[in-house]
Amino acid sequence: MPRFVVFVGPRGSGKTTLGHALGRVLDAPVYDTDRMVEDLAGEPLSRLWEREGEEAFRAVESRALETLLTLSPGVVSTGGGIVLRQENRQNLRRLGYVIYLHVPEEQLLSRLASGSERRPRLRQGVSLEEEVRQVILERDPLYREVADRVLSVGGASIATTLEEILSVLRPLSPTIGRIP
Ligand SMILES: Nc1ncnc2c1ncn2[C@@H]1O[C@H](COP(=O)(O)OP(=O)(O)O)[C@@H](O)[C@H]1O
Ligand SMILES: O=C(O)C1=C[C@@H](OP(=O)(O)O)[C@@H](O)[C@H](O)C1
Ligand SMILES: [Mg+2]
Repeated sequence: MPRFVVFVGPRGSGKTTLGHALGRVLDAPVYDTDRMVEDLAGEPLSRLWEREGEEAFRAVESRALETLLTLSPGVVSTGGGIVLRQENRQNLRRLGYVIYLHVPEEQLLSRLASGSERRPRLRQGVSLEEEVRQVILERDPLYREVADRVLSVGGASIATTLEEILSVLRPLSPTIGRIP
Protein backbone atom coordinates (compact mmCIF):
# COMPACT_ATOMS: atom_id res chain seq x y z
CA MET A 1 0.00 0.00 0.00
CA PRO A 2 2.24 2.84 -1.22
CA ARG A 3 0.08 5.78 -0.11
CA PHE A 4 -2.11 6.52 2.89
CA VAL A 5 -5.90 6.71 2.86
CA VAL A 6 -6.86 9.57 5.18
CA PHE A 7 -10.25 10.33 6.73
CA VAL A 8 -11.17 13.89 7.65
CA GLY A 9 -14.47 15.28 8.90
CA PRO A 10 -16.17 16.51 12.03
CA ARG A 11 -16.47 14.72 15.33
CA GLY A 12 -18.83 11.80 15.11
CA SER A 13 -18.55 11.48 11.32
CA GLY A 14 -17.06 8.01 11.78
CA LYS A 15 -13.37 8.58 11.02
CA THR A 16 -12.17 6.31 13.82
CA THR A 17 -14.81 3.62 13.30
CA LEU A 18 -14.38 3.46 9.52
CA GLY A 19 -10.59 3.75 9.73
CA HIS A 20 -10.43 0.56 11.77
CA ALA A 21 -12.93 -1.19 9.51
CA LEU A 22 -11.02 -0.23 6.36
CA GLY A 23 -7.67 -1.18 7.87
CA ARG A 24 -9.03 -4.64 8.66
CA VAL A 25 -10.31 -5.18 5.13
CA LEU A 26 -7.10 -3.91 3.52
CA ASP A 27 -4.93 -5.67 6.09
CA ALA A 28 -3.10 -2.34 6.46
CA PRO A 29 -1.78 -0.43 9.48
CA VAL A 30 -4.35 1.87 11.10
CA TYR A 31 -3.32 5.15 12.69
CA ASP A 32 -5.52 7.52 14.67
CA THR A 33 -3.94 10.93 15.26
CA ASP A 34 -5.79 11.24 18.58
CA ARG A 35 -4.15 8.03 19.83
CA MET A 36 -0.77 9.25 18.52
CA VAL A 37 -1.23 12.49 20.48
CA GLU A 38 -1.93 10.47 23.63
CA ASP A 39 1.20 8.39 23.05
CA LEU A 40 3.34 11.49 22.48
CA ALA A 41 1.84 13.38 25.43
CA GLY A 42 1.78 10.35 27.73
CA GLU A 43 -1.74 11.12 28.93
CA PRO A 44 -5.36 10.90 27.75
CA LEU A 45 -6.44 13.54 25.26
CA SER A 46 -9.10 14.90 27.61
CA ARG A 47 -6.55 15.41 30.40
CA LEU A 48 -4.03 17.14 28.10
CA TRP A 49 -6.83 19.42 26.83
CA GLU A 50 -8.02 20.19 30.35
CA ARG A 51 -4.54 20.80 31.77
CA GLU A 52 -2.87 22.69 28.93
CA GLY A 53 -5.70 23.81 26.65
CA GLU A 54 -6.53 23.38 22.98
CA GLU A 55 -3.40 25.06 21.58
CA ALA A 56 -1.12 22.63 23.41
CA PHE A 57 -3.19 19.76 22.01
CA ARG A 58 -2.95 21.23 18.48
CA ALA A 59 0.84 21.47 18.74
CA VAL A 60 1.14 17.76 19.59
CA GLU A 61 -1.42 16.91 16.88
CA SER A 62 0.76 18.64 14.26
CA ARG A 63 3.78 16.67 15.46
CA ALA A 64 1.79 13.42 15.20
CA LEU A 65 0.87 14.25 11.61
CA GLU A 66 4.50 15.00 10.71
CA THR A 67 5.49 11.65 12.22
CA LEU A 68 3.00 9.86 9.98
CA LEU A 69 4.90 11.04 6.91
CA THR A 70 7.79 8.81 8.04
CA LEU A 71 5.72 5.65 8.77
CA SER A 72 4.58 2.70 6.64
CA PRO A 73 1.51 3.66 4.63
CA GLY A 74 -1.88 2.66 5.98
CA VAL A 75 -5.23 4.11 6.94
CA VAL A 76 -5.34 7.35 8.96
CA SER A 77 -8.22 8.57 11.10
CA THR A 78 -7.63 12.20 11.99
CA GLY A 79 -9.08 14.37 14.74
CA GLY A 80 -11.85 16.69 13.57
CA GLY A 81 -9.84 19.88 14.10
CA ILE A 82 -6.68 18.81 12.29
CA VAL A 83 -7.57 20.95 9.26
CA LEU A 84 -7.44 24.19 11.27
CA ARG A 85 -3.70 24.66 10.75
CA GLN A 86 -2.40 25.45 7.28
CA GLU A 87 0.75 23.32 7.83
CA ASN A 88 -1.50 20.34 8.66
CA ARG A 89 -3.60 20.84 5.54
CA GLN A 90 -0.40 20.68 3.50
CA ASN A 91 0.78 17.53 5.28
CA LEU A 92 -2.60 15.83 4.90
CA ARG A 93 -2.39 16.31 1.15
CA ARG A 94 1.18 14.97 1.16
CA LEU A 95 0.12 11.80 2.96
CA GLY A 96 -2.15 10.42 0.27
CA TYR A 97 -5.78 10.11 -0.68
CA VAL A 98 -8.02 12.22 1.57
CA ILE A 99 -11.70 11.37 2.07
CA TYR A 100 -14.06 13.85 3.73
CA LEU A 101 -16.87 12.00 5.54
CA HIS A 102 -19.80 14.36 5.20
CA VAL A 103 -22.63 13.64 7.65
CA PRO A 104 -25.70 15.86 8.29
CA GLU A 105 -25.55 17.98 11.43
CA GLU A 106 -28.58 16.33 13.08
CA GLN A 107 -26.93 12.94 12.78
CA LEU A 108 -23.61 14.19 14.18
CA LEU A 109 -25.47 15.72 17.06
CA SER A 110 -27.33 12.56 17.94
CA ARG A 111 -24.11 10.50 17.77
CA LEU A 112 -22.24 12.98 19.97
CA ALA A 113 -25.09 13.30 22.43
CA SER A 114 -25.44 9.54 22.84
CA GLY A 115 -21.72 8.62 22.74
CA SER A 116 -20.14 7.37 25.92
CA GLU A 117 -16.67 8.69 24.97
CA ARG A 118 -15.56 11.84 26.80
CA ARG A 119 -14.94 14.55 24.20
CA PRO A 120 -13.84 18.03 25.30
CA ARG A 121 -16.26 20.84 24.36
CA LEU A 122 -15.05 23.03 21.49
CA ARG A 123 -17.12 26.14 22.28
CA GLN A 124 -17.91 27.49 25.73
CA GLY A 125 -21.27 28.91 26.76
CA VAL A 126 -23.31 27.46 23.87
CA SER A 127 -25.43 24.32 23.50
CA LEU A 128 -23.95 21.22 21.84
CA GLU A 129 -26.27 21.88 18.90
CA GLU A 130 -24.91 25.41 18.45
CA GLU A 131 -21.34 24.14 18.86
CA VAL A 132 -21.81 21.59 16.08
CA ARG A 133 -23.37 24.27 13.84
CA GLN A 134 -20.53 26.74 14.41
CA VAL A 135 -17.78 24.17 14.03
CA ILE A 136 -19.20 22.82 10.75
CA LEU A 137 -19.58 26.34 9.37
CA GLU A 138 -15.94 27.07 10.15
CA ARG A 139 -14.45 23.75 9.03
CA ASP A 140 -16.53 22.51 6.11
CA PRO A 141 -14.52 24.67 3.62
CA LEU A 142 -11.27 23.39 5.13
CA TYR A 143 -12.32 19.74 4.84
CA ARG A 144 -13.24 20.40 1.20
CA GLU A 145 -9.91 22.13 0.60
CA VAL A 146 -7.91 19.04 1.58
CA ALA A 147 -10.28 16.35 0.28
CA ASP A 148 -9.72 14.34 -2.88
CA ARG A 149 -13.22 13.02 -2.42
CA VAL A 150 -16.27 14.17 -0.45
CA LEU A 151 -18.46 11.23 0.58
CA SER A 152 -21.96 12.05 1.78
CA VAL A 153 -22.58 9.15 4.10
CA GLY A 154 -25.47 10.31 6.26
CA GLY A 155 -28.08 7.63 6.81
CA ALA A 156 -25.88 4.77 5.57
CA SER A 157 -24.85 1.92 7.84
CA ILE A 158 -21.19 1.32 8.69
CA ALA A 159 -21.11 -1.70 6.33
CA THR A 160 -22.66 0.24 3.43
CA THR A 161 -20.29 3.16 3.95
CA LEU A 162 -17.33 0.80 3.99
CA GLU A 163 -18.49 -0.70 0.67
CA GLU A 164 -18.79 2.78 -0.79
CA ILE A 165 -15.28 3.66 0.37
CA LEU A 166 -13.92 0.48 -1.21
CA SER A 167 -15.62 1.28 -4.50
CA VAL A 168 -14.03 4.75 -4.47
CA LEU A 169 -10.60 3.24 -3.77
CA ARG A 170 -10.72 0.39 -6.30
CA PRO A 171 -9.90 2.53 -9.37
CA LEU A 172 -6.98 3.96 -7.39
CA SER A 173 -5.45 0.59 -6.60
CA PRO A 174 -2.29 1.26 -8.68
CA THR A 175 -1.33 3.99 -6.16
CA ILE A 176 -3.16 2.81 -3.04
CA GLY A 177 -2.48 -0.94 -3.22
CA ARG A 178 -4.69 -3.94 -3.81
CA ILE A 179 -8.34 -3.34 -2.89
CA PRO A 180 -10.53 -6.43 -2.32
N1 LIG B 1 -22.92 4.69 9.59
C1 LIG B 1 -22.04 4.97 10.55
N2 LIG B 1 -20.77 5.25 10.22
C2 LIG B 1 -19.87 5.54 11.20
N3 LIG B 1 -20.15 5.58 12.52
C3 LIG B 1 -21.42 5.30 12.88
C4 LIG B 1 -22.41 4.99 11.92
N4 LIG B 1 -23.56 4.78 12.57
C5 LIG B 1 -23.31 4.95 13.89
N5 LIG B 1 -22.01 5.24 14.09
C6 LIG B 1 -21.42 5.51 15.40
O1 LIG B 1 -21.04 6.88 15.43
C7 LIG B 1 -19.84 7.04 16.19
C8 LIG B 1 -18.78 7.65 15.31
O2 LIG B 1 -17.71 7.97 16.14
P1 LIG B 1 -16.19 7.94 15.70
O3 LIG B 1 -15.91 6.78 14.83
O4 LIG B 1 -15.42 8.09 16.97
O5 LIG B 1 -16.13 9.27 14.82
P2 LIG B 1 -14.98 10.34 14.71
O6 LIG B 1 -13.67 9.63 14.85
O7 LIG B 1 -15.17 10.92 13.34
O8 LIG B 1 -15.24 11.34 15.80
C9 LIG B 1 -19.44 5.65 16.68
O9 LIG B 1 -19.97 5.46 17.97
C10 LIG B 1 -20.14 4.72 15.68
O10 LIG B 1 -20.45 3.46 16.22
O1 LIG C 1 -13.05 18.44 16.39
C1 LIG C 1 -12.10 18.62 17.19
O2 LIG C 1 -11.56 19.73 17.35
C2 LIG C 1 -11.60 17.45 17.94
C3 LIG C 1 -11.94 16.18 17.53
C4 LIG C 1 -11.54 14.97 18.25
O3 LIG C 1 -11.36 13.87 17.35
P1 LIG C 1 -12.60 13.12 16.62
O4 LIG C 1 -12.99 13.98 15.45
O5 LIG C 1 -12.05 11.80 16.21
O6 LIG C 1 -13.69 13.00 17.63
C5 LIG C 1 -10.23 15.21 19.00
O7 LIG C 1 -9.17 15.41 18.09
C6 LIG C 1 -10.35 16.41 19.88
O8 LIG C 1 -11.34 16.14 20.85
C7 LIG C 1 -10.70 17.68 19.11
MG1 LIG D 1 -11.95 9.81 16.05
